[in-house]
Amino acid sequence: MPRWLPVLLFASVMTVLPLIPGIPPFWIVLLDNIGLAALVAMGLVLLTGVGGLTSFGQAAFCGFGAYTTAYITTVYGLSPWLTLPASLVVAGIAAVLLGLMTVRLSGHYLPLGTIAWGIALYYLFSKLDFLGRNDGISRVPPLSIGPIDMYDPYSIYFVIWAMVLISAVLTMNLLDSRTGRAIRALRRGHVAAEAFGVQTARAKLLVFIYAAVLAGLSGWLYAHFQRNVNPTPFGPQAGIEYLFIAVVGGAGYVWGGVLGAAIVIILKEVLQGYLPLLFGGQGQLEIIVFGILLVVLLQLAPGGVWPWLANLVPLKFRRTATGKAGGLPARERVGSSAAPLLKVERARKQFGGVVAVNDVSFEVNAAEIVALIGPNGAGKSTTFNLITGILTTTGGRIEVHGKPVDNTPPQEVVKLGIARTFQHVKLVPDMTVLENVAIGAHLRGRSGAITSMLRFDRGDEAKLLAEATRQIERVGLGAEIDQLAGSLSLGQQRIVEIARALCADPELLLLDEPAAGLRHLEKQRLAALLRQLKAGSMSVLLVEHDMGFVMDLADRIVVLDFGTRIAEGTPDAIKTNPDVIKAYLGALA
Ligand SMILES: Nc1ncnc2c1ncn2[C@@H]1O[C@H](COP(=O)(O)OP(=O)(O)OP(=O)(O)O)[C@@H](O)[C@H]1O
Repeated sequence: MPRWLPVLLFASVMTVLPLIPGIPPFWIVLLDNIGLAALVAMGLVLLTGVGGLTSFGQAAFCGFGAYTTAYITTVYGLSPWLTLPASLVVAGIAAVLLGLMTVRLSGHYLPLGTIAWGIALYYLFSKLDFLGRNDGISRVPPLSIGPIDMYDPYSIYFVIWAMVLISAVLTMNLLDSRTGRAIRALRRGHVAAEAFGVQTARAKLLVFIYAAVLAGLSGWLYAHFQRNVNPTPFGPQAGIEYLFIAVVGGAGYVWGGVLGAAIVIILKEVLQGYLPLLFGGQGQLEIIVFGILLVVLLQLAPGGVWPWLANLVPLKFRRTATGKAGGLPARERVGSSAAPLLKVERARKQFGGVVAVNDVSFEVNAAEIVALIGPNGAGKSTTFNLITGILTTTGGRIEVHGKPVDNTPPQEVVKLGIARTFQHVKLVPDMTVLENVAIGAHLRGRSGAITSMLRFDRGDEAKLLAEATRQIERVGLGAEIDQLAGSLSLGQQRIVEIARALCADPELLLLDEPAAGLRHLEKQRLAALLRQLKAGSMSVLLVEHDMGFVMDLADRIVVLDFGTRIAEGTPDAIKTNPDVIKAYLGALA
């Protein structure tokens, strides 16, 4: 089934719905409110469900959108259509200012930060004289098209739902793109994404602004639907409710936002309508029952109702590669070819009193496989993290092609042709193998958010996916290309990481325990692949505990113990080195 068919079906249903003869006007009002909430929830899907940035403060951005249009249309008499960009820009600017302060926060501090500014803005709206303080701004003009003034809930219904549909399509397009993959990596795999050039701070700010602009759009519609604006609907309680809507619907799914809005708003209406009749209107019982029902719903469908429903439908819309697109341009080569490819010179890393890497020196030359071995805790992974910019050095120097890279951010190191895998696999489990691997080619694509939303990125995207497909087939995982990465065995996930690293078009591949979890035949295939890469003049720096694998493959071996280099040489020399036997090989025997 084509991807656009469900959208078309949904659009047709929503168009026909208000035209059904005898439909009560109250239902239309309800649908209008659902549409308005769905816009905010859709932003939260991107921000919280996909990007992992929990916000309780989205209602405040609705307030920016609503107050902007209410003020300009009532004071200056401008058409609401002219104030739409102003509402979106004001919400967007507010998001930039608040986002710069907030998205840097991590853990519990981020949601707490959003609650703090949610409350602060609510009080600001209610204290400003020019915004009418607690009374707000009334007599906001309705939207109009030609001679039609949209005073009634029927006419504005079409505008609200057209906006919901357009926003849903733009959001889905964004998620299904180079920028979308970067956003989707924020929640589960941002360390790896940064190692392939993704500017995660920028991606966080982008989703923050996007969610705020959608909330601003909802606020703009609200102002012309209700025709008066006051602080109450933009307070912290509304902010909590929007987050609730996204979670109930399925915070990781665009349509989850729409479904969540429908469930929560209809449930509230039904309970408010019927429970007082049952219990004589005492003690606001509907709020308590509403809370209990939602908790039960989340128990039944913890990931939200949308994915639960989607699982009942056998149709899947996973992204497959075309394989026909042209190749990506090769990565631009940097640095001098006279210097060694990698030179680690007295590199040092201390964690408090622990010297994890103790003045370690070694080199890796072009088309060479070097292994870094040593007992657990010897400092091998820390050395990888120093080379790739994930950790900063305490001392010493690291050069790539003669260019110093110590204390360079990972996004810059990968540009020099260094790509890596991780000891603890860092894939995004709910993305397919293809999508995960395509993150490796992030720097070789160009399309940004707007281009992707408007679907002008298809040429660029086809090339990225074709490259990812090529690398997946190269490592022998072609049959798994459309599987979710999290569903693969750990050994296969390690191989997916190698394909992702190859997508960066590296000169030096850093592999952290690539053979762990692989069966004998798979190890042989991996060794053959690494030899083939070497034949293609790629270099490999390898951390591995399987000594048979290392001794067969490596040209040179560097041995670390307690952070110190204790030996370096060919596999034959290392095998018989008494210090190495004492510190490591003897322990393995
Ligand atoms: N972030 C950190 N904070 C404090 N100590 C750390 C940190 N990372 C590593 N270490 C310590 O540094 C030392 C080297 O760790 P590292 O992970 O580099 O060893 P390794 O050789 O990769 O070990 P393994 O083979 O078990 O992965 C260990 O003593 C470890 O506990």
